[in-house]
Amino acid sequence: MSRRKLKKFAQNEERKNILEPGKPLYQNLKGNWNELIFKNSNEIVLELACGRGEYSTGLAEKFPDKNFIGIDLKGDRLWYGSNVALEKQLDNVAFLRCQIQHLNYFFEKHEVAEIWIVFPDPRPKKGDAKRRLTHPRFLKIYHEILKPGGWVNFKTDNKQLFEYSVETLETLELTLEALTRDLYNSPFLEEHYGITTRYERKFSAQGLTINYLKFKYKEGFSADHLLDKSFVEMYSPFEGKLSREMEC
Ligand SMILES: C[S@@+](CC[C@H](N)C(=O)[O-])C[C@H]1O[C@@H](n2cnc3c(N)ncnc32)[C@H](O)[C@@H]1O
Repeated sequence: MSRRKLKKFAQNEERKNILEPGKPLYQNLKGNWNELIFKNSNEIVLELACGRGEYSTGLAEKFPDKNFIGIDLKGDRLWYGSNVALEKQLDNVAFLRCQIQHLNYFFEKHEVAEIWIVFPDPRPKKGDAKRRLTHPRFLKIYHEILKPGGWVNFKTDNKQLFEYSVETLETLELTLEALTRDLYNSPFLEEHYGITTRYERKFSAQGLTINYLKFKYKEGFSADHLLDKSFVEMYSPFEGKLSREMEC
C-alpha cells in the first residue's frame, strides 16, 4: 500500500466525521445517528457509493437543517469528503465506511429520509447483476431503512445500467419520476444544485450524457419476495473478516 494511502488511513482514524471498523461508535450506530453523531433530530439523507462524497458535502452546505451520510467501502476516497466537511465546518455530514449490502446493520427501519445513488459501478457482467445497486435485493434494503414516501435518486452515465434499472423499477411497479437520459438538457438539472462528482466529470468529458431518475415505493409495497439470504455475506460486518475490497 502506498505511503500516501497509509497517511490518509491514519488521519481517518483520528477523524470524528468518519465512522469505520475499529472505532467505538461503529457498532452502535443503528437507530442512533441523530443522538450519537449529529446531536439533533433532523432528517438523514444517504449518498451511496459516494467516493469523495461530493453530494454529501454539496447538499449539506445547501441544507444545513438536514444530515448527510456518505457511504463507501474505500477509506482513501472518504478521506477527501471528510476533508471538505472539516474545511467548511459542516457538522451535518458524516462518512460511513461499509458495504452497502450491510446497510441494515447501520440503519434502523425508517431511519432514513432520502437516498442518492451516484455513479455506482455498472457491473455489466450478467453474473454480477446482483451487485448492481438497483438490483431487487438492494431495493429491499432501501425499502426497509427508508421512511414511507422517501425518494431514491439515481444518477449514472452507464446506459446499460440505467435501462436495467428502469426495467427493474417498472417491473416492481415503483413510482418513477424525473426520468431523463440527458440530465444536462432537462428541467431536472436544478435538482442537483450544480453538484457534479469526480466520475461524472470524467464521463462527461468523454461526451457521455448523464441519466437520472428518482423513485419511491408505493404505499403497501411489500419487499418480502425480494429476499435472498445468499446475497448478504453471512458474517457480521463488525466481527467477521473484511472483504479484500474493503481492506485496500
Ligand atoms: C464509480 S465509483 C463512483 C464514486 C462517486 N460516486 C463519483 O461519482 O465520483 C463507485 C464507488 O462505489 C464504491 N462501491 C462499490 N461497491 C460498493 C459496495 N458494495 N459498498 C460500498 N461501496 C461500494 C467504490 O468504492 C467506489 O468509490
